[in-house]
Amino acid sequence: MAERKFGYTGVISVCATGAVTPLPAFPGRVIATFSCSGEKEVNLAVEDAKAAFNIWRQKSGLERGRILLEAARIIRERTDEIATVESINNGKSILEARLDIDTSWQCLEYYAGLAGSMAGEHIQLPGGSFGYTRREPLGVCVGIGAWNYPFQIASWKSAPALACGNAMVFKPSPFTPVSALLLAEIYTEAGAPPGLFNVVQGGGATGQLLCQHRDVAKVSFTGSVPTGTKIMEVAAKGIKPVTLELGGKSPLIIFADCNLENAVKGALMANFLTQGEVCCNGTRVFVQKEILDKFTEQVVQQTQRIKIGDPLLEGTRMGPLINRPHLERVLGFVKGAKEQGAKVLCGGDPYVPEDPKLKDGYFMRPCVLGNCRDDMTCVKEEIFGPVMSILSFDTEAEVLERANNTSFGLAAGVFTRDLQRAHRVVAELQAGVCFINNYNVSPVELPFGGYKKSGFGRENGRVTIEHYSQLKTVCVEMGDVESAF
Ligand SMILES: NC(=O)C1=CN([C@@H]2O[C@H](COP(=O)(O)OP(=O)(O)OC[C@H]3O[C@@H](n4cnc5c(N)ncnc54)[C@H](O)[C@@H]3O)[C@@H](O)[C@H]2O)C=CC1
Ligand SMILES: NCCCC(=O)O
Repeated sequence: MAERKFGYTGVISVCATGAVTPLPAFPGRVIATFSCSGEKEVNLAVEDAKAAFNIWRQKSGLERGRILLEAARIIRERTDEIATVESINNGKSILEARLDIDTSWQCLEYYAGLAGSMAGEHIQLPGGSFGYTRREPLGVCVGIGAWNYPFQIASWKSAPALACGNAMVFKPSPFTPVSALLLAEIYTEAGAPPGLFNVVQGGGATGQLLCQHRDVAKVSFTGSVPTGTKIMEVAAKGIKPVTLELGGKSPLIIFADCNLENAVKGALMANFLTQGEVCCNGTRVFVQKEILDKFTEQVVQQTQRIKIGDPLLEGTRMGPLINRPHLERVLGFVKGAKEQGAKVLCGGDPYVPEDPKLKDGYFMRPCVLGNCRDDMTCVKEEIFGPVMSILSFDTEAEVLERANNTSFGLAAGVFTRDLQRAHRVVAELQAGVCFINNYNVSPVELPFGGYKKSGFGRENGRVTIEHYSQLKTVCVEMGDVESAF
C-alpha cells in the first residue's frame, strides 16, 4: 500500500477494480492512499476486460447505446455528488467541476446516440458480386489520464470506446485517483458487463505495463509530450494505434476591431479555468497595438477580482493548484519571466486564504504578465498554471507568423468583428481546435485534438468512432472462381 500526498483533499484505497475509502478533506492533506497496480493486477484487469469484451462486442449498437444512455442518466442525476468528489480530487471550483460532469454525461449521451447507427458500406461489383465493410471494435483499449480533468477525461475516452464495442482499462493520474472509480461503478450499475470499464491505479510504471500488454489493442493517452513520446515508443513495438492528447502553448489573437468586453472575458476563459491547468489554454495573448492599453487594463482588473479559496464554496472561482511541486514550478516561471524583463501586472505570488483550514493549500494569485517577448521562457513553454502572457502586434501577417512559431498545435483563438478575417486567420493557424470570438468551450459534438507536438487522433465528435474501430472488408463472389492457374 503506497501513501501519496495529493493536491487538495482525501480519499482512497484501490486495487485492480478499485475500492475507495474516504479520508477527511482539507487542502494540502493526504487525500488518499492506494496500492499501485503491478503486473499481477494489470493482468487481472485486462483479463476481466477481455471477458467483458466478449459479451459486449456481441451486443447490437442499439443495445450498447441503451446502456450508455442509462449511465449518462445516472451521472446527470448524481452531478452534484460527483462534482464534489471531483472538486476534492483536483482542487477546481465546484462550479467548474459541475460543468465537467455535464460535458461527461453529454459525451455518453452523444455516443449512445451514434452507437446504433455505426455501419459499413455495401459495394456493388461486376457480375452480381459485391463487397461490404463491417465496422468492428478493436478489443481491450487502454485509457491513461492526466490530473486536470479526471472524470471528464475518463468519460471522453470510455464513451466512444464502449459505443464501438470495445472494453477499456483506465488508469487515472495518481494525483487524482478518485473520480474514475465512480464512473466504473456507474457503468456497472447501468448494465455494462463487470470489467467492461476497469480502473487500475498507479503512476508511470503501471501505465507502461498497460501499454505493453499483449492483449491491449489501443492506447488513448492524455498528458505531457515526454510521456506521450514514451507511450508511442512502447505502442510502436506492439504495432498498436495510439491517440495522443498532449500539451500546448496556444495563441489567442485579439484584433483592434473586436468586441472588447467579449475579448477580455475570452482571455480569462482562455487562461484561468481549472487554475490555468488546461492543455488548450490560450496563454500567448496577442493584442493589436491600438487596443493594448485598454485591453490590458480591463484584463488585469477582472483577473484581480477572481475569488480564490475553498473550491467547494459556491462563490469561489479558483481553487488550489494540484500539488506543492507544481505550484513551485509555476511560481518559478513567473520569477523567470521577471528576470527576462516581463512585468508582473497582477498576481503571480502564493496566496494564503483567511480560513485557517486552507492555510496549507497550494493557492496562488492568477497572474498577468506584460512586456512579453516571443523569446521569453514564459511565452515559449507550457506553464500549466494561471499565468497569462500579453504580447502586442501590428499586422495580421505578422501575428500569424508569430502565433504559428511553436512546436505545439493544440488550440488557437481569434477575436474580431470582421468575419472574413476571422475565417482567413483560422485557416492559417496551425492548431487542431480554433475558436472564433470565444475560447475553451467544449461541445462534445466537436472533435478535440492537436496538430504538431500536441498529438494526434481526436476525442469527441463523429470522427472518434474511427479511432476506436477497425474496418473489415468482405468480398463476396456470386459466380465461379476464375483461376489464373
Ligand atoms: N491535449 C489534452 O487533451 C491534454 C493534455 N494535457 C497535458 O498533460 C500534462 C499534464 O498532465 P500530467 O498528468 O502531469 O502528465 P504526465 O504525462 O506526467 O502524466 C499523464 C499520465 O500518464 C501516466 N504516465 C506517466 N509515465 C507513463 C509511462 N511511461 N507510460 C504510461 N503512462 C505513464 C501518468 O501516471 C498519468 O496518468 C500537460 O503537459 C498538459 O498539457 C493535460 C490535459 C489534457
Ligand atoms: N474541457 C477541456 C479539456 C481540456 C483539457 O483536458 O485540458
